[in-house]
Formats: sequence, structure tokens, C-alpha cells
Amino acid sequence: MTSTTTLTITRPDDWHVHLRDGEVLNNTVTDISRYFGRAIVMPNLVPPVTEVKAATAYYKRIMAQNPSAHFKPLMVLYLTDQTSAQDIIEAKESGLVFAAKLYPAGATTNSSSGVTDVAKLADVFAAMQSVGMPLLIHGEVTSCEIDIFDREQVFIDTILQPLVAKYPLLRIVLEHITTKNAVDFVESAGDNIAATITVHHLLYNRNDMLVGGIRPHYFCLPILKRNIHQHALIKAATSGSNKFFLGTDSAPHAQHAKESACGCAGVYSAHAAIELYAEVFEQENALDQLEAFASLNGPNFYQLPVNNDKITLVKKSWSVPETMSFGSDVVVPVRANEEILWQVQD
Ligand SMILES: NC(=O)N[C@@H](CC(=O)O)C(=O)O
Ligand SMILES: [Zn+2]
Ligand SMILES: [Zn+2]
Repeated sequence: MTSTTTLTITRPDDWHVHLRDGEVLNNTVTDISRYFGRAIVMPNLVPPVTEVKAATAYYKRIMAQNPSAHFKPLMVLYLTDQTSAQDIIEAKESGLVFAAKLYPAGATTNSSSGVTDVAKLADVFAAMQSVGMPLLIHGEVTSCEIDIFDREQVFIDTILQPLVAKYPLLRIVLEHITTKNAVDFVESAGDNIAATITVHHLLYNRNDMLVGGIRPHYFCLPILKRNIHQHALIKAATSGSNKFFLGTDSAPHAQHAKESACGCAGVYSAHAAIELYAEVFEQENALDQLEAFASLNGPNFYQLPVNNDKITLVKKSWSVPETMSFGSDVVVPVRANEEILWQVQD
């Protein structure tokens, strides 16, 4: 006799995703809206989403793809050296902009218009604190003398700690954390500090990217770290702590842009995110914690209602294709040409 293992959880949300723009939007929106309820949509377009007007137009382009009815994009303002406190007040009043994103200039994909010095944004952070707008952070320093594997930790020590001390009521999400140092920092901070964790940082460490040949599809920022960090992230995600929640950081680049002499940073996981998180949680004997991580902790932190419907995962393996459509190009998804153990029931 065979028995099927199933797991029913409250509909999950993705608190960090890149949908890109233009002809690929149809692919990314279709994938992300298959079962996710809400998604925080990152603003690092070219040009970046620095104004309410641009956020509104981007929202409309996303909704024009006819996502599933349960799907709601949450829009984000991209902070630059020029952002003013007035911009934050207007963004809040718009009712459309949900959060603002700090990219240190040069830290990651399309961050060249980012912030060169957080001191320049003192009024902006004060305004965010007073209107209650969350600050989302790509937490890496950019100075060339800092090793790429240390950039998250140095950011926490030199930029984030003082920022948290200066704005004690500002709600901050340290995005896509990759180190034990980040886990420790978030755990020891107040209730206003939380973190997202990607599925690729739970599944892989830098050996997966570099041993036996360089695998460009595992290259993302912050970069995969050594296995002790991977294990600290797995422990944090599966611990039941309400400070950690799901953010795929699904960040597609066309195959040719990754398989290149200077390949782009970003992993595409929107085609199978909750399925892969389920694998990690099952491996840890922690499937009972998946719902908190994927569906409860995020809304709790963001002061939003939990989704009022459910999804069901079935333990039934399937193969991921070698490539997937990405506008007129293709993207190589995570687990390409390999099996995934779980599926979401239609
Ligand atoms: N994570 C990545 O490696 N890349 C993201 C940017 C980001 O989230 O830092 C992208 O937009 O491609
Ligand atoms: Zn980032
Ligand atoms: Zn991202």
C-alpha cells in the first residue's frame, strides 16, 4: 500500500521578489502568483522605482498580466541620495507604497543609483519611523578592500547596529541573510528587527557553487557562504522564531547573462519556491514549522492579516526543465534538470 504525504498550510506570501519588467513580466508574475498571496516587489528596475508615480505605473504593469485573484503585489520605493522626507510622506499617503528599500550604491544588481552614505538619509529614516514605513535593507558594504564573504557582517557591525540604535522604533528587515552573524544579530535585536531567508541559502553553500567547477546559476548576492552559515540559517528558519520569514529573492537573469565571463548575480526560484522550502523543512524534521515561516511570521511583523485560505503540498516528485521562458529569452531555474520532491496541488 502506498500512502501520499500531504501538508496543508495557510497560503504563503513572498516578502522579497524581483519580477523585472517588460516582456518577462508575464513569466515572472505567472510563476510567483501561482500560490503566493502577497509579494513584496523589489524596485531595482532600470531606471529604479524612486517615485510614487513610477511605483503606480509598475503596479499596473504587474496587474495587467492577470495574476491569480489571490495575488497582491506590495510596492517598494528605491532610496537614493536624493530621496527626501517629503518623498516618504507622499509615498505613505499614496496608500500604494508599502516600504522603502536601501541598496548601498554598488552592492548588487541595479544598485548604482543606491545610497552612498546612510548619514545623508537621516531625515528620510526619521520620516519612515514616524509614518511607520518599514525599511528593507540589502545589508552589504561595498568598499573594495572588504572581502566579498565578509561584506554582510561588516555591514551589520558598522552600518546596521548604529542605524538600529539611532532609530529604535524603525521597523527594519535585513533581507536575504546569509550568515550566522546575521542570525545572531536579528535574534538579539528588538521586535522591530526581522530578516528574510531565501531557499537557495538554505539549500546550498559555497562548495555547491565552486567545487568541481564554477556554477554560475548559484551565484547571487549576498554570495553563498560556508556550511556553518548555511546550518545557522536552516536552524533559524525552522526554529519557530517569529523574526525570520520567507523571501525567495527570486532574481531571474537570462541564461546568457549568467553563463558569461562576467555573470549576473541572482537565482530564479519562483517556479518552485514553497516546494523547495518544504524539502529543507522536511530534512530538518520541521515540516510543522513551515507554516509559521512561510505564512504567519511575515504578516505578523508587517502588521497585516494572515491570508484566509490554504494551499496543499503533496509529496510527489517532478522534474524541473532545463530552461524556462523568459520573454524572448530563457532563464535557467534553480534545480534545472533535477527532481523536486514536493508539488503544490492545483
Ligand atoms: N540577489 C541577487 O543576487 N540579485 C538581485 C538583487 C538583490 O536582491 O541583491 C537581482 O536583482 O538580480
Ligand atoms: Zn539584495
Ligand atoms: Zn533581491
